[in-house]
Amino acid sequence: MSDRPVILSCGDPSGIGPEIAAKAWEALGASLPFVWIGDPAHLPRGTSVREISEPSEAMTHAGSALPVLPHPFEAAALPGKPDPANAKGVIDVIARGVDLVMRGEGLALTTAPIHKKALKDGAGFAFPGHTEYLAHLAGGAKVVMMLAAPALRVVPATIHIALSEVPRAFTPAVLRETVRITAEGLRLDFGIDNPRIAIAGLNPHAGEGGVMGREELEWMQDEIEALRDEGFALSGPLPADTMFHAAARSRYDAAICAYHDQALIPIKTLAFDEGVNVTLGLPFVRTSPDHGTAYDIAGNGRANPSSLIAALKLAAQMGAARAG
Ligand SMILES: NC(=O)c1ccc[n+]([C@@H]2O[C@H](COP(=O)([O-])OP(=O)(O)OC[C@H]3O[C@@H](n4cnc5c(N)ncnc54)[C@H](O)[C@@H]3O)[C@@H](O)[C@H]2O)c1
Ligand SMILES: N[C@H](C(=O)O)[C@H](O)COP(=O)(O)O
Repeated sequence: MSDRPVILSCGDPSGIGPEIAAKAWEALGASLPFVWIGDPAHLPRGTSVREISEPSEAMTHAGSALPVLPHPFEAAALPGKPDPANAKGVIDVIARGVDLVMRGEGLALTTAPIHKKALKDGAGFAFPGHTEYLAHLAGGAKVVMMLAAPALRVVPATIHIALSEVPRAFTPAVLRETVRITAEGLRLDFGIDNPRIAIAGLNPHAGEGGVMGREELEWMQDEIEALRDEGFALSGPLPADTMFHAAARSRYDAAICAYHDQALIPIKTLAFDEGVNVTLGLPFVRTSPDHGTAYDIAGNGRANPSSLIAALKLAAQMGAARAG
């Protein structure tokens, strides 16, 4: 076990973040010490809490209570009803978590879900999600979003943009950088020395020879060929609809897709309870559960902590591997 805890940001306190943090601590205890940053008043009543002032104290207390670095918020947390007054606190907690891992006080960062629109409306949050905000906090790092589960790893080459913008945003340079960062992440964080990467076409049937779209013919094939010449083990452009069945999945270590839903629908369908969102390309490890704030069930005790537990475990494993 490492000598440092994983840092867990509270996420949206009106979502399921606080209750799944408490459940994750009950499940993991001292076996995987983590520290929750947030307002203790937002945790479910009855949660056994130990307020600490340094992350290292979590190593001593995680067996008996949930270690908490207190971060007072402006308002109480009403389940399912985000208070705009709390938006700044949510954003600041993420930044505080990044600061702790950048300074080496935390082994890795796991983030609980945020509600992007609530943050934009409440505090003018200028980023579409954690991924882009973390890249900014890390000094403009080039990053990619990977969702990982035992059955599948996927990477959307374009992330939080409108579908109508995808054909313009999905360029040879974006594909090239996504391949590079994905391959490096698979080596560094997943221990796969010569990763096999499948690339989905943009269009139905990967364009069907140009009759259903031309991006595959006009640039994707050439770019993939050039990347193969550089040593990357790539297949594609593949028709996206037939690259996620079991036999197809056995032929690659990660699938790069052109846009968000092309990548995230298969993994959330196959592995919603165990999928983990990983940001590759940062100077620190960041994971997150694969689900959102789930306002519809917040506060009623039904939230499943398994994806958060998988995210904490993966963060600890990657953090320990990077620490050597
Ligand atoms: N890592 C993140 O910060 C993250 C990830 C995904 C979505 N989001 C955000 O969350 C908000 C809500 O998104 P959404 O409604 O599309 O997706 P969601 O994942 O919040 O909810 C989708 C459905 O799954 C259920 N669900 C989700 N997590 C669950 C859990 N742990 N246990 C049991 N049921 C669960 C919900 O009740 C809901 O019916 C959006 O603002 C979105 O941007 C954030
Ligand atoms: N696109 C992610 C998903 O749908 O699961 C989610 O919005 C999280 O993104 P960030 O980690 O960038 O917040």
